[in-house]
Amino acid sequence: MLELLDSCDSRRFRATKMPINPSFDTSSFMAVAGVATASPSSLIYTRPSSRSGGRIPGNARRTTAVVMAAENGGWRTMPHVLTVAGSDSGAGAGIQADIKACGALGAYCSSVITAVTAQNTVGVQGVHSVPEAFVAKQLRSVLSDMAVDVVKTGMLPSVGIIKVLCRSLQEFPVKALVVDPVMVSTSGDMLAGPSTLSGYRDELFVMADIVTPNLKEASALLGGMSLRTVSDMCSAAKSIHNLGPRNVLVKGGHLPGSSEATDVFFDGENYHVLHGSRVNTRNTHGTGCTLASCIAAELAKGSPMLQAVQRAKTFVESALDYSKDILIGNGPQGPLDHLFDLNTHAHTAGARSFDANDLFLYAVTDSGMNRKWGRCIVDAVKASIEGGATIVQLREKEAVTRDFIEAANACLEICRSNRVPLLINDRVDVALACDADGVHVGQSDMPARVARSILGPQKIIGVSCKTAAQAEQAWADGADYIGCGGVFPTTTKANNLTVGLDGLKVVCLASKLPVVAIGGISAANAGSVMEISVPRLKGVAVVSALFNRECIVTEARRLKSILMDSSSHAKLSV
Ligand SMILES: Nc1ncnc2c1ncn2[C@@H]1O[C@H](COP(=O)(O)OP(=O)(O)O)[C@@H](O)[C@H]1O
Ligand SMILES: Cc1ncc(COP(=O)(O)O)c(N)n1
Ligand SMILES: [Mg+2]
Repeated sequence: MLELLDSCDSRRFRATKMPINPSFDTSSFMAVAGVATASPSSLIYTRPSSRSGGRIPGNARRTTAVVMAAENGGWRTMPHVLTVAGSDSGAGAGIQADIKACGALGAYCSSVITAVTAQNTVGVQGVHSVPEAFVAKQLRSVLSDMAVDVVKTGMLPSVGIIKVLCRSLQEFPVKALVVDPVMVSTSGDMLAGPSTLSGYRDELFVMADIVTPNLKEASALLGGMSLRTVSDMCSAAKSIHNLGPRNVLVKGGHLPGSSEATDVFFDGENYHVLHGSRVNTRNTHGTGCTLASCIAAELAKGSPMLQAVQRAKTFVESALDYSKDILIGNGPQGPLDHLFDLNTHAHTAGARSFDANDLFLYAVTDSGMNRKWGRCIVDAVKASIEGGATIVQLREKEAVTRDFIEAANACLEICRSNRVPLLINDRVDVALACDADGVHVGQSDMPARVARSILGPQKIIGVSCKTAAQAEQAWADGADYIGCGGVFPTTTKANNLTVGLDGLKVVCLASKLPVVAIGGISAANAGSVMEISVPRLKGVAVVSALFNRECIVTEARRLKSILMDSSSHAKLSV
């Protein structure tokens, strides 16, 4: 018999007596022990072979793998969270949220499913519990094979399933247990029967390192106690702590009349009131699951409890902020994008990322105007950037392909060194040839969907739109922004229907993409455009007002200062 000390500092789990498995030899084991000294977590998870039901136990396979690793120069282990929770078909909460949240924080997440819910942004349409015996089977599959650091629980629909979990945790101890006592969905639908209250109170809480009820759950656990203030939350945290968990976090996402998102953390001695900014969004479905999973991931990575909670809270706030205007589903409660960081990086991994604020002063070149003033395109672009243009589009309707590519290459050099994106009008082939930052296409050019498939996810694609339907199509096609106009009559584009400020407003309100206004815009009317003050409108695109003037730098500066004045005025008056 070899006695291996559990490194989990727990009141429940002590030493694990481990009879050496006769199916592999002692020398292998000693090799493992050598490796395990360098990586203590390998020791914790070694389990008695007598519980493997005569089959090759997972630990033997893992051990063999570790031996091989030792020979090959070492394997990398990953912090591992096992979530024991329900599936949310809409993927905003439940198992799906847990896996995404852990992944976002760099932890591996295995999953034991306790129930399947039919759920969307409107509410929960149905719940189908997984039979207890099958929950037990899933738990055994994962825990007997994998080195799980932390178990996190979500929806446990029945007291029977709670008991099954308790038994598994006694058989397969882990470093920490995070219990999110999910009872009601944010939409108000029941996710667990009332009998689970006793299961939590009498069985699971004593095993928990942290319990994370929201206000309704804390109240239900305490027999209906009313929770309306931070001081009520502190009392509730203390009462729940008396039920046995080592730490309690009472979440205040639903605190009435609060302009903050305040949670209360209690470790049995001290209260920590965790203040957070409340993000104004409908996309709060799954915040509780996400928070608990992030706590679990941080614990698995080795953070102390309070730090894990604080990091988790920061993650939820950032995810909410990033996801605040995402539109998924038609119901009142949308999901958040857990992978916001990944998505941001995926975007920035290429030539450049699209920032909607770049649309602020959008310069569109015109070869005719440059000829008239005796300027080459490179000098014109240079001057527009010097004056403050935030994005440049080369619109060379007459240029032959070779000259266009040559000009684009030269302009790209200037744009790159000034960190101003350069787009090519119409010509996806030219954009590809010079690796420009993207293209702008009209309604009769290559469809944005096709341009996207050719250019890939990292290039910027803009589409000219006059109607809400065209804006919707541009979004569906994967465009990054739309250009809406002609706002005013213009001579730059023949037969161009004028939509006016009213038409612009309609399109902006309907558009899911940022909008730049275009058509007849100059220093005289740019202010009136920005002052329509709709959130999607990010700037104005100008041609003649810059390039059909004697001094491009002066005109760009003038326009920029008008835009800044009018957009700050518009913001103040919203
Ligand atoms: N609108 C919001 N802005 C910022 N944080 C929020 C918001 N809503 C909830 N939170 C935070 O998300 C976490 C989950 O809280 P809560 O919504 O109360 O739980 P649940 O999702 O279980 O009902 C908490 O840390 C809470 O403070
Ligand atoms: C399957 C499942 N599990 C949990 C929740 C709670 O979600 P929230 O994180 O909003 O409390 C949910 N709505 N569905
Ligand atoms: Mg919850």
